[in-house]
Amino acid sequence: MSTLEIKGLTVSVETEDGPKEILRGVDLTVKSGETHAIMGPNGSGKSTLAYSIAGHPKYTVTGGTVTLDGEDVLAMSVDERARAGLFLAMQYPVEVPGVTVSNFLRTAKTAIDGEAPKLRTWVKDVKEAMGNLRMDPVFAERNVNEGFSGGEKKRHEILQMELLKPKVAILDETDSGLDVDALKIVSEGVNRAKDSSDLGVLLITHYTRILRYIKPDFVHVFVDGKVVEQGGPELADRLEDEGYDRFLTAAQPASAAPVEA
Ligand SMILES: Nc1ncnc2c1ncn2[C@@H]1O[C@H](COP(=O)(O)OP(=O)(O)OP(=O)(O)O)[C@@H](O)[C@H]1O
Repeated sequence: MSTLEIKGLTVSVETEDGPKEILRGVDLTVKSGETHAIMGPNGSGKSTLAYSIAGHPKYTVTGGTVTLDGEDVLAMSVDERARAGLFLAMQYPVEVPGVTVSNFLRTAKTAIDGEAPKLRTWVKDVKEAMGNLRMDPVFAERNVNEGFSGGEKKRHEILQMELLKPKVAILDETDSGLDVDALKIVSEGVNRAKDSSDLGVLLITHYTRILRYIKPDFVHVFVDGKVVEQGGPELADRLEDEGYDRFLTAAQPASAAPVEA
């Protein structure tokens, strides 16, 4: 049983005009086996939350705590966070020219487990995971994400997740850019990981369609750098119908109100 606990997290980024506060006190707890969906308008800070937990150097944590099973995540380096059991599927996966998928996966697995996986089982596991995600085996010998389509990149993120077996996975808009079939395949991958290893999932999305396949236990509305409302799956349907207007007017200071011409 694992618990990712975020308390009062505040984060800023350096801009030309000095530091800008993006996260304004995030409280969120994700336990093994739970799926938490985070939905919110563009620019509200959802990716900032994901990157801050993963340890991206662009973001400065100015307050609050993040712990995984009581261990201080913020004191860990990025690779220590991965070894501790955190995984981030990126919104925009990066290309790594010169490194094959096969090499990348085996190196990551070795770094995380502290020893190289047994070759025969590893080859079988990779083949099976790629088959489940309907990835052509030739992808294993291609360079990481180089020339991959948007949907292929997202499948590769889930392939990593299935093989590295994290405790908590943060999926940042993994559903964007997926066609209907790929959405189902990727969702099945997430559900397999949930069933086999009791994975905790933090799922950032703009669309309720993925939530038909990956059932959330909790839905959080994220506006202006913090969670402003939480509920069950019915909250996602309500957001789809009503949008974020009622949260935006409540969150914006009067000075930010649009000026009429
Ligand atoms: N270097 C920077 N300078 C100025 N603003 C920045 C910088 N980096 C990030 N931001 C701002 O931080 C805010 C939060 O961005 P973030 O990507 O976390 O939002 P998001 O909720 O994930 O958005 P989306 O749904 O569009 O993916 C945005 O308004 C963005 O412009």
